[in-house]
Amino acid sequence: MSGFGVQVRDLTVRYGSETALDRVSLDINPGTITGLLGRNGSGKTTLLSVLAAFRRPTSGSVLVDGEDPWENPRVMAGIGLVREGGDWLDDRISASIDYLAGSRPHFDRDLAERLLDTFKLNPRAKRTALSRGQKSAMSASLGIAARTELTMLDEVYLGMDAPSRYAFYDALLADYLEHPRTIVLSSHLIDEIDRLFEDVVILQDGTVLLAEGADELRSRGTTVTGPAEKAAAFAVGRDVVGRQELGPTLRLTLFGDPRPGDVAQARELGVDLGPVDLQDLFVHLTAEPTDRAQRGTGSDRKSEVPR
Ligand SMILES: Nc1ncnc2c1ncn2[C@@H]1O[C@H](COP(=O)(O)OP(=O)(O)OP(=O)(O)O)[C@@H](O)[C@H]1O
Repeated sequence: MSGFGVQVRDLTVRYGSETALDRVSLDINPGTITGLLGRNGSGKTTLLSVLAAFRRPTSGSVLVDGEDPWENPRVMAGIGLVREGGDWLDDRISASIDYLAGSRPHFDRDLAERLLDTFKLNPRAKRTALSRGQKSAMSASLGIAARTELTMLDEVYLGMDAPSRYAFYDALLADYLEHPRTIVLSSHLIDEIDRLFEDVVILQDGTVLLAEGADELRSRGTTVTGPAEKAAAFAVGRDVVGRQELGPTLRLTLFGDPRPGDVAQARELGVDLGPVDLQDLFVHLTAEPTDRAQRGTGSDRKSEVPR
């Protein structure tokens, strides 16, 4: 099993007069973990719903493993979309396990039970009796154990506490490494899971703002850390998109390609250069001009003397 690839071409989805996706074209590489990012209402859930054949495009096309997924039993058996709360039966968890065992050829019942145990969930519990975080943990467990060739997890962690979320990320990564497949994770908590992303797609207002490798995206920025005035000196004339103070130490996130003399300048000033957080880049790239003005950062306000 290596995972389904996805080709989306000129995809438009309208809800009445509302255009949720506007001529979106992108590829999702088979056997990779893609982070699907975007602000509220940018079209993430709509895109995933079309890929999962829950919804038909208004126009344009979607191919999953080379075929239209709509009413396509072979392709649909290899697709799993888990949404917040899940679309599971309001019965015992074990009923959803039985359903997956019958509908998803690679479903691993032992793994499902082990993951449920990690989250202290009893398969005999009724889904309706679970808390919001427990419902999410159940969905995450079953979504991983289904081992679908295209596994899509749409903000599935919502309501889970931090230890549960980290247990979920670890379990997902461990199972992905053992059983490579195509995974799409839509998320707002980017700094928690960006280590998992190999590719990143950012949607904005129903269009593709960016689709590229996570490392390529990270290389579009730098962090500079050091004594406040030295870090500030390095940042003069650059696009400062994030700022953190730790006592006398200042860490600035800078957007823009590295410059030839950067390493020498950093050495001279006694500051450290490091990789950039995707979270900072995401916030910067998707910010409205008014957001930037409020934060006092970004390309609308090139840093002469960062605060
Ligand atoms: N059933 C619907 N009827 C009408 N408009 C809808 C419907 N579902 C989504 N929309 C609209 O389509 C756009 C995209 O919504 P979508 O849920 O795909 O975004 P999202 O990126 O998943 O958002 P969020 O991060 O808030 O979950 C939004 O403007 C939303 O208001």
